[in-house]
Amino acid sequence: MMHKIGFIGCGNMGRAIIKGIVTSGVCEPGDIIASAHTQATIDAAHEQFGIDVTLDNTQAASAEIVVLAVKPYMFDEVVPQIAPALPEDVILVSIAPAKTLAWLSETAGVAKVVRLMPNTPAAVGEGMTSVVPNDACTQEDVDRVLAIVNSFGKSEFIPEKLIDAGSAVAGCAPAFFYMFIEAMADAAVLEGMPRAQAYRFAAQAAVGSGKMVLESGQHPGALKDAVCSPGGTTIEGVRTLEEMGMRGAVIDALMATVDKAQSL
Ligand SMILES: NC(=O)C1=CN([C@@H]2O[C@H](COP(=O)(O)OP(=O)(O)OC[C@H]3O[C@@H](n4cnc5c(N)ncnc54)[C@H](OP(=O)(O)O)[C@@H]3O)[C@@H](O)[C@H]2O)C=CC1
Ligand SMILES: O=C(O)[C@@H]1CCC=N1
Repeated sequence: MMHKIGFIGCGNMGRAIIKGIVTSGVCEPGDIIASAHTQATIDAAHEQFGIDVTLDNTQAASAEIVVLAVKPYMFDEVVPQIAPALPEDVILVSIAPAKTLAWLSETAGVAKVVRLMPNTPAAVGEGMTSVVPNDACTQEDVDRVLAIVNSFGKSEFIPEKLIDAGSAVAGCAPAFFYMFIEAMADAAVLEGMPRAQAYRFAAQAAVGSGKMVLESGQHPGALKDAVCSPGGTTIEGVRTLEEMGMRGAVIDALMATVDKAQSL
C-alpha cells in the first residue's frame, strides 16, 4: 500500500506538521510514513503519532506526497538518494529555506514540486505557511497539498522570490515571539508574579494581540495607540522601546535570517 504522505526526516518541523495533520484527522496515522537518521527518532515518532516509520529514506520516498524535512545542508545527499524511489506522479514538497523549485525538480528527477515555508505552531493548528508550487503542478495537485497544509493552520501563495521573506516573517518568527514573551514574563517576575503565571499572561496577551491584528482590520499602529492612554503607563513602555531601538532590531533580525537563507 502506498502511503499518502512520506516524510524524509521527522525533527522539530516534521513532527510539528505530522502532529497537526494527525490531530486534524486529514490523514490517518497509517497514511503517513516517516524516516530519520536514528532509531530513537523514528521510535519516538511511532510512539507519539502511531505513524509508520523507517530508517530507509527510499521507503518513505515511495509515497504520493513526499516531504523533505531534513536540514538544507542534507539535501545534496538525500535528494539524489531518494530520487530513484520517487513515484513518477509524486508531488515533492520541500520545507527548507534553500534549493529552488528548479533544483529540486532536476535533482529529484520529478515534475511536480511545491516549496512550503511552514512554522512550528503547525503543531497546535496555528501554522502560517508560504506555498510555492511549480508550473507542473495541476490545480488538483495544489489542492491536495493545501488540504494537508490547511489542516494545521493558515497558508497563502507567494512567488518563489519571496520565500525568504515568508521564512523570516513566519517561519522564523515564533522564535522571536518566544523571546519577547520570555522577556515580558521576566519583567512580571521582577514585580513578583509567579513565573508560570507570567508566561500564561504574556502568551495570552500575544495571542489576543495577534487576533486583534487579524480580525479588527486595523493597522497595528492604531491598535497600539488605542492601548496608550494619554499620560498613562503604556506610552512609557513605548517610549523606552523606541529609545532602545526595538523596531530597528527586529528588522535587522529578520533581515539576518534572509541573508542566511540566501547563502544556503
Ligand atoms: N524548525 C522550524 O521551526 C522550521 C524548520 N524548517 C525547515 O525544516 C527542515 C527541518 O528542520 P528541523 O525540523 O528544524 O530540523 P531537525 O534537526 O529538528 O530535524 C532534522 C531531521 O532530519 C533527520 N535526518 C538527518 N539526517 C538524515 C538523513 N540522512 N536521512 C533522513 N533523515 C535525516 C533527523 O534525524 P535524527 O533526529 O534521527 O537525527 C531529524 O529527524 C529544515 O529544512 C528547516 O529549515 C522550516 C520552517 C520552520
Ligand atoms: O532556522 C531555520 O533554518 C528554520 C527555517 C525557518 C525556521 N527555522
